[in-house]
Amino acid sequence: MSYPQTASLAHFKLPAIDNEPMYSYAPSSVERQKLQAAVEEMRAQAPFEVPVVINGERIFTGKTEKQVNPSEHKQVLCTFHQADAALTQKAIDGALAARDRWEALPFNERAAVFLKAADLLSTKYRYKLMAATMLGQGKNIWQAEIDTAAELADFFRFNCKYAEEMYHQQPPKNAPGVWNRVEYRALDGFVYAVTPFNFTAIAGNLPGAPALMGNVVVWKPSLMAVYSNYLVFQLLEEAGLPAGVIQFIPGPAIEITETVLASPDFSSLHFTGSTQVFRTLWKNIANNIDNFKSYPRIVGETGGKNYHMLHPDLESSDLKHAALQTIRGAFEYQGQKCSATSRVYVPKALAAEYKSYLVQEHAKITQGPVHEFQHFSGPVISQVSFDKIKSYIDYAASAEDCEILAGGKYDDSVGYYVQPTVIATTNPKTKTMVEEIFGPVVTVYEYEGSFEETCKLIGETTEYALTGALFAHNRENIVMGTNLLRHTAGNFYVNDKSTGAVVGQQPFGGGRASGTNDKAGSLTLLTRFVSTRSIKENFVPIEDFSYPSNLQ
Ligand SMILES: NC(=O)c1ccc[n+]([C@@H]2O[C@H](COP(=O)([O-])OP(=O)(O)OC[C@H]3O[C@@H](n4cnc5c(N)ncnc54)[C@H](O)[C@@H]3O)[C@@H](O)[C@H]2O)c1
Ligand SMILES: N[C@@H](CCC=O)C(=O)O
Repeated sequence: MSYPQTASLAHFKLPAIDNEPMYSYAPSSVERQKLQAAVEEMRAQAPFEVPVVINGERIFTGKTEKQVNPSEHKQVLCTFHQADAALTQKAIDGALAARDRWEALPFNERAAVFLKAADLLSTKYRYKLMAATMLGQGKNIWQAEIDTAAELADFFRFNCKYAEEMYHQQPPKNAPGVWNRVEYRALDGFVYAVTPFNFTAIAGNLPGAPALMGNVVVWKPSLMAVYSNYLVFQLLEEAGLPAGVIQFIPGPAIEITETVLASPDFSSLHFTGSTQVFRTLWKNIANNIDNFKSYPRIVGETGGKNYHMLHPDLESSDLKHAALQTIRGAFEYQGQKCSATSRVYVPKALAAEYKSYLVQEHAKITQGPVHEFQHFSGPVISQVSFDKIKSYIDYAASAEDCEILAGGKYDDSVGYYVQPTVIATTNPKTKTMVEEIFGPVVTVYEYEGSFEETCKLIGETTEYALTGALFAHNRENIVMGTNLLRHTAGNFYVNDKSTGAVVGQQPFGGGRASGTNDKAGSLTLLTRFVSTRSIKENFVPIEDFSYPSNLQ
């Protein structure tokens, strides 16, 4: 095998890494016009055809599925070809063949691919990728902007910064005549990235972060996000990612996963999705443990049942703020964020006022297809999702301990529309306070017990610990709540909503059933995709094998 030139004749400095600036898309702004053109063009040209891509080769298997536009489900956004077990094996073999050359490339060359990808994304691909995420995944403009333009570019750029920091971490001591080094090797095999539908950025980061660290990756995208994910793959190719480093294989999850886990070279799972699927994967990995060459790294970020906790010390203006943040936290992107606000704890004395703000603001929400830019709310992703969310609303409508305060309607005749819904309950452990719904439904519980008891209740109500927010006025109460709620959320907010973590600002992930908490967008995550080698070099020959302590 011939290797590329690998000399690195300087310690290169990365360009300054910053968050991608976000555009406003105000009416008549240039960016809004460009986005409108991209959306219209995409709607007119769909359906697109998406192949499997292995070693850079486009493979049209003929075994196809469709990704529809959830705003108007008769419209097919793309028809995609699916990989089977044989193609998955081909993808694994190809990735392993690409591995040595990719890992041997100096870090600055690997970083350059991702820095270029981020720049392509924020310029040439920005509106196309946003349009694909809007039409394929049902995001409105702002939700698409924070996801595909900002967060994905941030992941690519900040990963480079964190990797550079990691590479600088070297042993602090060298004995006389010795030089100690630590080398951050890629994992010994390939990484399997299994990605969710709801964030194009997460879909790009799950294969992207391990690849930056020198790994090769087999990427199985969500079948409900194939088109935007394929564009991400194409932009990585255009940025110079060598063929085979990331293999793009949409297809049946179980068949692909069985082939992956049968490979002795499987070295890591990088997963984001539901808790149930993650647990299944974990068990399957454990059951195959005797087959693997190394102990696979398992990294998974999963579900949430995220809360807003209101302290009794809140004043009227604080309550209005908390209600507005609840509307955003619960209903942005139709509640389809793992971090979505899904349960609220409000002291009884403040409940009437808080709920009146919620109902008043809820009445201003409009819902419609995402190509009509004015709507705050759009469709949920699929028929399965629609049916599941509907079943929770039906439950609340008939349960004695629940009352629907606002919303509660749904209609799947044109698109998968579920009205943002506010439920009030007298039972802190009613179904909608406990289970992840992953839709635009929030339940409000009026607490009569003390603040301390209710913080305890929050921790005992669900198996999740992803995000949570405390709304309180006085500093001492903020400190007390922060301490009492310590293990209830991996991302904790004070006087802010439970959603909207920004790469480089709030590394993201939760504990308990919500995941391994390796924190997407951080150095910690990158450490999971390297296997360090300690190197000790001795400069001074020895003259005797015995030690002074051996002398008589
Ligand atoms: N914690 C986080 O950072 C985070 C971020 C985004 C989404 N999520 C969670 O993801 C879920 C929503 O996303 P989703 O609907 O795409 O999740 P999902 O679990 O249904 O699917 C995620 C991925 O797993 C694949 N999959 C499904 N069944 C599988 C199986 N048996 N074996 C292997 N792969 C399988 C899917 O095809 C998809 O690619 C929610 O629970 C949400 O909370 C968590
Ligand atoms: N990181 C996102 C949520 C990702 C899950 O879907 C947030 O902080 O709102």
